[in-house]
Amino acid sequence: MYLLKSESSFDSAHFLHGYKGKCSNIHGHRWRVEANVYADELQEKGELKGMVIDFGDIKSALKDIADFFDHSLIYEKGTLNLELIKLLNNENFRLIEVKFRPTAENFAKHIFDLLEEKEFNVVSVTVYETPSNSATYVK
Ligand SMILES: Nc1nc2c(c(=O)[nH]1)N=C([C@H](O)[C@H](O)COP(=O)(O)OP(=O)(O)OP(=O)(O)O)CN2
Ligand SMILES: [Zn+2]
Repeated sequence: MYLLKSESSFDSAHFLHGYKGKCSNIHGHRWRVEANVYADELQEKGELKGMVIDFGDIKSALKDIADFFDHSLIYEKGTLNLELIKLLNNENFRLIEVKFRPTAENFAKHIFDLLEEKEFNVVSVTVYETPSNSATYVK
């Protein structure tokens, strides 16, 4: 089996609602995302001969995902006061509501699913919250 790895990163804020500790406060991370895609065989002809897929394709798909989250405040649905959301939106702050608690684990699964939707043969996605802490989702 062949594995390709591509990575991208984004800067955004989040908080963990219900967490007993400092992570319940709004704080930021440089989130680093690594995706692995696989193939049993390499492509045999044409422009992509000898490749799993073009690095450029996975790189640009991952960058689109990272750019979507970049410089935003990511919050779990139901954990921010609706009036506050309205006020922050009025100030043109970029808020992104997600249906999951924004942990590294859930981001890894979410990004895995997004890449699968785009028909990449994803084998795993790893999300680093800090240089030393990461979570990996493998199907
Ligand atoms: N299993 C998980 N545990 C934690 C997650 C997570 O996503 N998955 N997330 C957090 C917080 O978001 C927090 O920001 C993590 O920070 P921390 O562990 O404190 O890491 P730091 O490097 O910032 O720690 P310092 O002690 O400030 O250096 C918590 N747990
Ligand atoms: Zn955090």
